Amino acid sequence: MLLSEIMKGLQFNLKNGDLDKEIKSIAYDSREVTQNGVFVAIQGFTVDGHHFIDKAVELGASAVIVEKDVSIDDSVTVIQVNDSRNALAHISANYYNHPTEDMNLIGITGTNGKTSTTYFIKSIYDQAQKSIGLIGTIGTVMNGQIIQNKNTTPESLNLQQTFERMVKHDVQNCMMEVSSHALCLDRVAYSRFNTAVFTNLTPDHLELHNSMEDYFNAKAKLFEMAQDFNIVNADDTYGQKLIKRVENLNPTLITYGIDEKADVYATNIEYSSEGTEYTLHLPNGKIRIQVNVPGIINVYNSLAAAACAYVNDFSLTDIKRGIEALQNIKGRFEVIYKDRDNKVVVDFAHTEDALKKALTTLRNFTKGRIILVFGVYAPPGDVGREKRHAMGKVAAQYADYAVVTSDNPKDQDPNLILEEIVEAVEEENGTYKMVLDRKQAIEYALSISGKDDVVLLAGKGHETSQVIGDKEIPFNEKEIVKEILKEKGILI
Ligand SMILES: CC(=O)N[C@H]1[C@@H](OP(=O)(O)OP(=O)(O)OC[C@H]2O[C@@H](n3ccc(=O)[nH]c3=O)[C@H](O)[C@@H]2O)O[C@H](CO)[C@@H](O)[C@@H]1O[C@H](C)C(=O)N[C@@H](C)C(=O)N[C@H](CCC(=O)O)C(=O)O
Ligand SMILES: Nc1ncnc2c1ncn2[C@@H]1O[C@H](COP(=O)(O)OP(=O)(O)OP(=O)(O)O)[C@@H](O)[C@H]1O
Ligand SMILES: N[C@H](CCC[C@H](N)C(=O)O)C(=O)O
Ligand SMILES: [Mg+2]
Repeated sequence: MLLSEIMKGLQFNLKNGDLDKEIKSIAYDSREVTQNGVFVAIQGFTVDGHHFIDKAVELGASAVIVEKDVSIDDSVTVIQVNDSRNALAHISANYYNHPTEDMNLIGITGTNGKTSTTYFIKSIYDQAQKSIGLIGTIGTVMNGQIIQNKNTTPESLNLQQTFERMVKHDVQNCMMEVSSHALCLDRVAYSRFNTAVFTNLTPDHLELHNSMEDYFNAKAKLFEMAQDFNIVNADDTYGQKLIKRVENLNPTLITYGIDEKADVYATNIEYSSEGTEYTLHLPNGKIRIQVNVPGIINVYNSLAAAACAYVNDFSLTDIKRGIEALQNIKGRFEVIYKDRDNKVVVDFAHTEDALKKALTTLRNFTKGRIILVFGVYAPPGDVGREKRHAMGKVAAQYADYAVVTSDNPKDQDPNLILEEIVEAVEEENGTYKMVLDRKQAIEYALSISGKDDVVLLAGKGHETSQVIGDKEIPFNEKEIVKEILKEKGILI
């Protein structure tokens, strides 16, 4: 595509060269530049992309998009913009011919429940034999194939490329998780959403957002982007704020909930360890349904999915069939071992609210003790400390015993993380043991688990590696539990 076409609609300052050249690729990472490509230099959180312009030119970049003044070879076109991340999203949408205009795009945001809800929606589409692509934490799923993503919401360039592939493969519907990072960093800019869904908002990512208010404003952006429907959880405090903000916008507002008045709601809820039965009410009727993943949180997730399916013209019976067909969600309340007396559950709870919800859900179905194995990744400083304290407190209050260990310590001091969690566990008089190594922590938890106890491994869910420092080490909790139980002679 001609550089002039790629730049169409974007405000810029041409600093050097011209736009009359054929461009073969776009890259925001100098290491991925190819011959006759455009390199977009981004000032990141860690390094400044402008430092890699020479490298990009060496690899064949014939144009660069920058925010700062740079001096390079005269043959390279230099385009200056105000915001490189926004420019990247803009030119990516142009380069891939605005694929979201040719599809039905559903975006879901909120602190917890995004991945779970997308799997309910996917199941409804699958059962009705309608194609749907999915982009989120577990990966991108299209035509039965799954590809892992670095982020829950990929960078704009990768995202637009994925949308284009979906359109080419006749996948007309796409359901994606939209993180607050994505909304702040313009990963979804220039994507056209038909429907936006809001799950809930509780403290998380406050290292990026200065306050809950900022965090809320970031999430709310999605609801100003959607064209047709805004679907909001009416039982959530921030959901109520969102309702007030969007009720007079053009898209139709559909609310869901259990306690507050809502368009889509549940009554006569009956919980069991295997799942939940409830009567689903939609504006056009009601039906009794069974949800096979436990807890009130999955009543909410399935209600969000039902509301979404309703606005996309699915019938009550199609919605029921889809929700009931979903047997489990990878790494979300996944029972990875069970015998008459014992259970080991893996769950992706990695925020204060999710951990509380996971523990209270299990409590209802546990005769014995809940032994929790968990850690926390949180950034340095006060924000991180607060998250570690909050999760430590929840562990002490809602579990019977906590084995405090590492999640993905990443660039943080793993010992300090544990110490800060334990400060809070002690303040709440919780019983605990610190075991730095997560495999040993799991071994310990299994060794103390007795009749009727449940061991909950929280935080890593579907993940298959652990990030310690700059090393990514294979770490599959399902396999590790199997290995330990085999060594103990419990499994053969
Ligand atoms: C904090 C954050 O969001 N970071 C994202 C950001 O990275 P960054 O700004 O640190 O990038 P950087 O390393 O400073 O590099 C700056 C620029 O120089 C380029 N570069 C770098 C090195 C080089 O040799 N050459 C080069 O050109 C980089 O490609 C980049 O364009 O831009 C990168 C490229 O898009 C992202 O992959 C990266 O996500 C990192 C991996 C991350 O951990 N993000 C998390 C916090 C995140 O986004 N999470 C949300 C989920 C939240 C939730 O679900 O609750 C998500 O959507 O995944
Ligand atoms: N509706 C909900 N409300 C509160 N907690 C939930 C809800 N649904 C799931 N959870 C808890 O949060 C954890 C993460 O769920 P899920 O992966 O669906 O959320 P997510 O929003 O996609 O998270 P992430 O931000 O990491 O992508 C679950 O393992 C469960 O413990
Ligand atoms: N999407 C989440 C993943 C966290 C997973 C947890 N295991 C951790 O490393 O903290 C996030 O970016 O916050
Ligand atoms: Mg997710």
